[in-house]
Amino acid sequence: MEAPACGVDDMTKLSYLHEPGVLENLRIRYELNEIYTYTGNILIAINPFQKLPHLYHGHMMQQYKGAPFGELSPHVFAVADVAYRAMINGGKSNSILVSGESGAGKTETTKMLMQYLAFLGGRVATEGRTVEQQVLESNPVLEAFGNAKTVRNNNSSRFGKFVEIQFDKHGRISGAAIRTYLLERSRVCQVNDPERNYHCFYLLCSAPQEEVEKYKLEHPKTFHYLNQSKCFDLVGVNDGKEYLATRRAMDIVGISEKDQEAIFRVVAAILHLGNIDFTKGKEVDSSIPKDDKAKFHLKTTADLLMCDAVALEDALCKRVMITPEEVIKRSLDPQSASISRDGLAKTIYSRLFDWLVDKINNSIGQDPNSKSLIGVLDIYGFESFKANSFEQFCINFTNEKLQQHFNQHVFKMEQEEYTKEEIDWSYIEFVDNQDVLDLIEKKPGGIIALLDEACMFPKSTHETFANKLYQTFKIHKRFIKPKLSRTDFTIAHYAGEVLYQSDQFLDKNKDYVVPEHQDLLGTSKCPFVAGLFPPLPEESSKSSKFSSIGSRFKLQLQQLMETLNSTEPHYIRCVKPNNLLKPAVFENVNIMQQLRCGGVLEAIRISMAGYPTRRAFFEFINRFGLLAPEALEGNYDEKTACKKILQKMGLKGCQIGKTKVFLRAGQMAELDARRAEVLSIAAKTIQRRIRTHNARKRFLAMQKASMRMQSLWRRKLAFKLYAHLRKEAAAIKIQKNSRRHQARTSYKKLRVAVLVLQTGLRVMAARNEFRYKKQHKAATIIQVFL
Ligand SMILES: Nc1ncnc2c1ncn2[C@@H]1O[C@H](COP(=O)(O)OP(=O)(O)OP(=O)(O)O)[C@@H](O)[C@H]1O
Repeated sequence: MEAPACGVDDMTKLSYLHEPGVLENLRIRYELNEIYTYTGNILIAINPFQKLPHLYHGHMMQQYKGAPFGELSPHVFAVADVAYRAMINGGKSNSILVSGESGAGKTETTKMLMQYLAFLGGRVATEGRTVEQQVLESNPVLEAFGNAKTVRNNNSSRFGKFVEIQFDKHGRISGAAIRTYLLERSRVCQVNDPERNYHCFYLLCSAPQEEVEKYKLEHPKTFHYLNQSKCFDLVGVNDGKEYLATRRAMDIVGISEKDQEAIFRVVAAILHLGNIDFTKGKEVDSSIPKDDKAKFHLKTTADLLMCDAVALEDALCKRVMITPEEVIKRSLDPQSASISRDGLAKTIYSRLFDWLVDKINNSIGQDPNSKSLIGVLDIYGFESFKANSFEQFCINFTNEKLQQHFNQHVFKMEQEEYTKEEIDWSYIEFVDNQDVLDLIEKKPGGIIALLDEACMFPKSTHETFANKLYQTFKIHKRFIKPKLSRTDFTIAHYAGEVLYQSDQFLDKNKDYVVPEHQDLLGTSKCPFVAGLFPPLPEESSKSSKFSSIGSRFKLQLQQLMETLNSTEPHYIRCVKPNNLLKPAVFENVNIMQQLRCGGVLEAIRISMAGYPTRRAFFEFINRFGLLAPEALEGNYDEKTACKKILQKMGLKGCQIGKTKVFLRAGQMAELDARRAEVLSIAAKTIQRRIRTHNARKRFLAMQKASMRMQSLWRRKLAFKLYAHLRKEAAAIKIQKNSRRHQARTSYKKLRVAVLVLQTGLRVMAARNEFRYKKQHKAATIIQVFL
């Protein structure tokens, strides 16, 4: 509801800390290619499955250098920077724990962390190789031998790794140590379609021609250890080029040319070893190489390992039995011989891998004077498949250990904050997984101890082992016996229940090199091969002959936890957004499951159990001041104002610290609801006023407009009337003048006529008179004369 459209960079800024809120925030950010988000101090990194170079440029490193945590966008560099600063300023070792499921981006994240630490603590390159260069170049070497394509990741690390980077008192990298955990040995001999075996086998098959010929190699499809799957090539990867790059990296790391030659010779030998097929021999239950092809591979393997071919055949096909009376050589049937062959291949490969790690460590060198270090842990996440075996058991055991460490730490940080703010608090309940750890590792009586016990008894089978488990943990609430199975068992891990198949537990737990193999390779003419099989110390060969992978792993984990406990941890949780390994696909359910397994939601839950929402005084007043305006008007200090607001709202259980208000789960929502109510009433008043104002404004405008229209119309009418009147007046005038003119004309005519008439008449009269007068005169004259 409150979240901004582009999400928040720290989940704790969300007013509502719940699963949908967290998921939605991650989704919004992922859409914008913002792959990093904080949850308090934990960094969540969602795999983009596409290159985002702008995130990792040199100038980004420069920007994050020394920047306060949280000031810039969330980033792995920010986490590494905090760890580095904490180490420099506090003089304490730090560790960064990167976890997540396969393909979530742990290895990439680890590489970025190491690059940034090398940037912070690197020296100006002097002659020769620098420590940081060697540390960085150890990655491609280990990847070539410890990574493989799986269905879940094209470059999956099949081992756990803890890199310890040591710093001198000036903060410069002065040494490093790499510890690896539990390499997946079974992959050497068994690959499922469409996965691949370890990269190094394919790289060697694509090496320059003279090397391929030297080791008598051919296309990977001709080797049994590679052709169980039809996948030989990786899209976008050129194995030939990778081979040369690995050789270069080996040079930088400090592996001599001679050792490199021996390493790849052993790799080739393993491939040939896998092709030695067996068939029944002449004697009962005996075996011999199947055909000429098998003999050729036997001979080549022996040549490459520099041992005797007959001795190799004997070591694969026969066992020496020592009885009190005599030493008997017993033959193995073809199936057992194949198992013996695969056992040898796995042993050689895992010893080769361990040798590489040792060599890298020796070559980089440790700094005995280093006071502080930064450890980076890149370890497999919780796994639960359809079929779960010993590997998943160990991986999930690791995750239980790390989860306990994580819980304790997150929990501790939370309590530290309360103490710093001097608020009253009581212990927060959180799910402690100690009971699962006891179930697995307790001595005696834990699953690992029972497994070791079973491995020591020659007559044990997985059935007897499973039965022992069922009896021992009948009422354990974390152990479940499935109804329909006689050998499977379920453990209720913190991240969910996992059903394990116990079939191969015994075999996989045995860390036992067959003495025949040990004798054969220990006496190889090649010092490198012989070095992989050093003679066993006298006493160990007698008394504690038995050693198990499980117990060794348990010990390794114990040491790792001790190291981690002595450091200040930082957590990065990698999340795989989809199983298609494609960019921009965000699978809600899948991600939610990972967040649960990664403890992110548990961290949120822990914080919910305490005071999950906290706000600095000014922020609190800014947001909730409107609930108690009198608290703002009264000129109180911030703390008192906050108190007054809380009092007025009647909230119980919340606390006021030195700089922050601490609210219980749900109280923020309650305050928000009240705030929304006040805001809604205010909004309604404002709306009402505005509507009135708008209506009045509209009315006035209409009134004014209509008056203007009316006046215009009236004017127009007046104009019209006036024009009419003017026309009328003009017409009358015209009529008048015309009538006058007519009258005048007719008058004039009449007058003229009258005058003419008068004149005529007068003329007549005058004439008449004149004539009378003339007559009179004439009469007179006449008369006169007369
Ligand atoms: N930050 C990133 N930017 C770009 N691509 C990445 C990033 N992180 C991971 N990827 C891609 O995801 C792939 C898988 O990542 P990565 O190998 O680191 O996973 P992982 O968690 O170490 O898996 P596994 O446990 O199987 O080793 C990488 O090969 C790379 O293509």
